Amino acid sequence: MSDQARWLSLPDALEAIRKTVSPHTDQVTVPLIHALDKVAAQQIAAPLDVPGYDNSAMDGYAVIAADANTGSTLEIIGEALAGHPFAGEIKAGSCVRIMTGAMLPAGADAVIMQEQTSSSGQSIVCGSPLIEGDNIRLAGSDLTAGETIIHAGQRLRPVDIGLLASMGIAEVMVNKPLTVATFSTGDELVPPGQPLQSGQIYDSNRYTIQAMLSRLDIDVVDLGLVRDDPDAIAATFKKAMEQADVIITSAGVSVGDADYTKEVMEQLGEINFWKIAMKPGKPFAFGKLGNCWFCGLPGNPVAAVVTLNQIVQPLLRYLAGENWPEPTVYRAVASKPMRKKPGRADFQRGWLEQLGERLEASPVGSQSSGVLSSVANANCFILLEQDRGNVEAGEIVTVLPFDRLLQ
Ligand SMILES: Nc1nc2c(c(=O)[nH]1)N[C@H]1C(S)=C(S)[C@@H](COP(=O)(O)OP(=O)(O)OC[C@H]3O[C@@H](n4cnc5c(N)ncnc54)[C@H](O)[C@@H]3O)O[C@H]1N2
Ligand code: MOO
Repeated sequence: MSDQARWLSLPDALEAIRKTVSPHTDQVTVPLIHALDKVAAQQIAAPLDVPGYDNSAMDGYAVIAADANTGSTLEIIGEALAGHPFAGEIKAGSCVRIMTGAMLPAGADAVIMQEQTSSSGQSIVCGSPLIEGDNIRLAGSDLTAGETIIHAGQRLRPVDIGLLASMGIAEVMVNKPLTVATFSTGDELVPPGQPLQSGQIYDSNRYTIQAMLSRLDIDVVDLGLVRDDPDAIAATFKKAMEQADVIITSAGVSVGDADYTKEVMEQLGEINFWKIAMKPGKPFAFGKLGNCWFCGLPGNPVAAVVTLNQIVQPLLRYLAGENWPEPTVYRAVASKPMRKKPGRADFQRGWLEQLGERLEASPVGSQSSGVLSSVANANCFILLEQDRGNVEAGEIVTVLPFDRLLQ
């Protein structure tokens, strides 16, 4: 079998991960304000109607609609402010001064906006006709008690926090965050902040990886920079497996003389699969070490970004109890030709924009997997499918807009 015939397609690799891993089930209750970005452990139903009572959508006067014809004069018999309801009842010929959010007084069935009235002392003259229900927010018109507002496995967004607050819910049961240990390998690497000697480069992958993980409510254990030394790599793996649910390494997964990461993993644990028909990212390795999942990212910086984004992200989200995430996909017109050989799915760094009626995608900069600035200058991946060949300008292409990990 040729080497290429052994490469897994990306969809097969994702399916293999989905079938192999089981979501973690440890849960914890957290105060609402700390629940952002965490995964809801339970379905939550609205405990009450929102709004809880009929109230005014405008500053004006609560009236009986049939009584408030253009030119009618209505006596002001009291006022209703938010938090200070009017205790009496509106009868024909009367109205109540009312502010936005205040409870609708008994008897009223509409609110006339202040700007559509003229007031003279204790009465108003209506300036435009009304119908029943005008400018009123009915009880339960936002949410009704019993309605599902949060699904189990949903990652909580800012507005979900607000929604829960609007229900009076102060604590949420969420899945515990995953712990991910990460380290870089490579004798050429130097941490930022130190001077470079000839032949050295800065370790950027460990920083990119941690920054991307920070978008997923993950407890990160930074195990630093490890030399191209199998013993040092093995010792770091052992340290990682004691504390992490997932180990993410950078580099050492190809076939070079100093590529030890995968080799050491094979000795200490198991490799489930290695090499994926994708570009960049081909030498990505996935395996297990004790109870810890192992993701070996290729060292080339763009390959590390793409594999973390496309393969490790769904794994982490699924493990954390989230529903298996499906990427947002657009179809756009290619603005330029793109060179591509069938055999690997190609994640070209691109720019997606709306030009009049047309959604257009253009590759940006160098497509070499060492050129990290190509990701910095892009807002999407243009995904050229595995079996696809060259793309001509004007052809339709699949576009994956950058998600929360890349924005
Ligand atoms: N004969 C072959 N050579 C290579 C193959 C192959 O199939 N046959 N695959 C190529 C592909 S594709 C990739 S991607 C790389 C992956 O290599 P490794 O994962 O073993 O990583 P290294 O060789 O150590 O490094 C590759 C490249 O990335 C730079 N690097 C590494 N770590 C970092 C870091 N933390 N921050 C920034 N840059 C980093 C490193 O200096 C190298 O330039 O292998 C190809 N070769
Ligand atoms: O993953 Mo490698 O990028 O294809 O250079």
